[in-house]
Formats: sequence, C-alpha cells, structure tokens
Amino acid sequence: MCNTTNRIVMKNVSKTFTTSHGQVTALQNINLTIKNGEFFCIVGPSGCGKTTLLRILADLEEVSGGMIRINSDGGNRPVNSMVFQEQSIFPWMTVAENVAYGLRMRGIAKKLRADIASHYIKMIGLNKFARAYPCQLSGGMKQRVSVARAFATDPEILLMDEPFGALDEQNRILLQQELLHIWDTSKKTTVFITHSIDEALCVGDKVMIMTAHPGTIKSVVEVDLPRPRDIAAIRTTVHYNELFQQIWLSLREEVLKSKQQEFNANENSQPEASG
Ligand SMILES: Nc1ncnc2c1ncn2[C@@H]1O[C@H](COP(=O)(O)OP(=O)(O)OP(=O)(O)O)[C@@H](O)[C@H]1O
Repeated sequence: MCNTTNRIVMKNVSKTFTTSHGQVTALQNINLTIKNGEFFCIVGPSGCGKTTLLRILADLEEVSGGMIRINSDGGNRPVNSMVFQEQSIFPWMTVAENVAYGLRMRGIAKKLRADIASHYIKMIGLNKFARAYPCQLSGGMKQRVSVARAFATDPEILLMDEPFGALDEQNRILLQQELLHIWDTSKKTTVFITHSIDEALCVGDKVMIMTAHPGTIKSVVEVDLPRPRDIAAIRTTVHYNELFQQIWLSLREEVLKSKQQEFNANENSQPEASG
C-alpha cells in the first residue's frame, strides 16, 4: 500500500492570519508525517483549519511558524495537484483538453498527452463525452473531469479539498469508487479533506481528527480495512462500525466545542439592549 519513505513532514507548524479584527490563529502545533503512497484523510469541525493546512501543502499559503518538508522525487512531474469542492475545469475546453491541460503545460508531446488523457477519461467512464464541453455535463461529470485531470498530471502528491462535497449521494458513491479504482493503480500520496467519516473510512489509510478552532491534531486513526475496497461491502463490516464510532466520539466533542464558539461569537456581536 504505502512504503516507509516520508513524503510530507510538518514540525510545529502554525498559521496566523492578520485581519481587520486582529489576529486569527488557524493552525497551532501541527506535527505530522505522511508516508509516500499514503491516502491521508482529514476531518474536523467547520473552521478548524483543514483548508489552510491543504493550502500550506499546496504552497499557496506560508506558515507563520515551524517547518514543512516535502520530499520530492525531483523529476519533471509537478509536486502537487489540487482538486477543489467546486468544479474547477475550464469551460472553453473540451473534456479531453481539460484532462490533458496539465500535460500540455509540461510540454508533453501531443500524441502522448492524448493517450494519457484518453486512459483517464475511460477510467472515469466519460469516453463518449471526450469532445463535449463542460456546459454539456452534469455536476458529477464535471467533478469526474477534475479528478481525471489531477491524476493525468501525475503529481507526486494529490491534494483534495472536499472534492465530492457538492455532489448528491449517488454520484458521490460512484466517484468514491472510481477514485479508489484510479488510486489503486497509482498508489499516489493523497491528502483528502472531507466532512464525512464514512467517506474517510471508505477511501483512507489514516484519518486525522482536528480540534475545534484553533486547529491542532487531536488524534490519527489507522483505517486497517482491506484493499482493494468495495465501498458497499466494507460498510457492512463490524470493524467499519467500530472505526466509525471511534472517530465520531473524538470528533463529536470538537463539533460541540465549535458550535459553542459560534454561539459565543454571535452573542458577543449582538448590539446591547438599550434602556
Ligand atoms: N485568508 C484568511 N484571512 C483571515 N482568516 C482566514 C483566512 N483563511 C482562513 N481564515 C480563518 O482561519 C480559520 C480556518 O479556516 P479554514 O478555511 O482553514 O477552515 P476549514 O476547517 O477548512 O473550514 P470549513 O470546514 O468550513 O471549510 C477560520 O477561522 C477562518 O476564518
């Protein structure tokens, strides 16, 4: 599944934003090692710093303290590729052009990039739509294209920020299964944010639970469910339910804290009653 080489190491990482209302500490004391080939999921209450952590890994945000090391292979391929919740494909390009986009940017020859794109388009079941434009696709189909494009680019690390969060349940299950299928053939180091414990258990090797704001690491649970995974089948196992309970008990406390924080913030922002 994954080998023992460390791909990502974070030591005492913190991130503070300066806003017009003062300083916001989004992340504190993050110590984390993600191994090469690991499928690493992150869950946590809203606003706990999940996206900030991913943006730091994507080099879109600088850390305020601590250090981060990404062990790169040093080849021609990109270090990372990101898939967002909202489809981020180009509306003026066909499905095939979208999937091949990263390869074109890397100067890969036309024939080779067409072959690679076609391979991933088949994997996501959109062969008949290779020449279609995004406006001709459903939301689920567009998100499939985003996933195919990320894999086709062959990054060393795949960063996924709630990639299926906006999809209905049926499409989500189909895409989770397709993601697992593509991932099984590439064993790419993946960092995957989700609000769903079920999704984290279906796809992940590890699930990291974050505390309510400011985000720290509460615990990391190893998902020792066998691979390759059939999503429908693993959900019926006793061990899946044990893991679900373990994660939920840890997460529940943080979700309640986060709700209380929201309530307190609302109370403090209420204008005082006059008279
Ligand atoms: N650019 C920014 N400027 C100021 N504050 C920010 C910025 N980005 C994030 N924050 C704050 O940092 C904290 C963490 O935000 P972040 O988006 O990382 O959380 P999250 O866990 O991804 O939330 P959600 O689950 O709701 O997407 C929040 O308090 C947020 O308001």
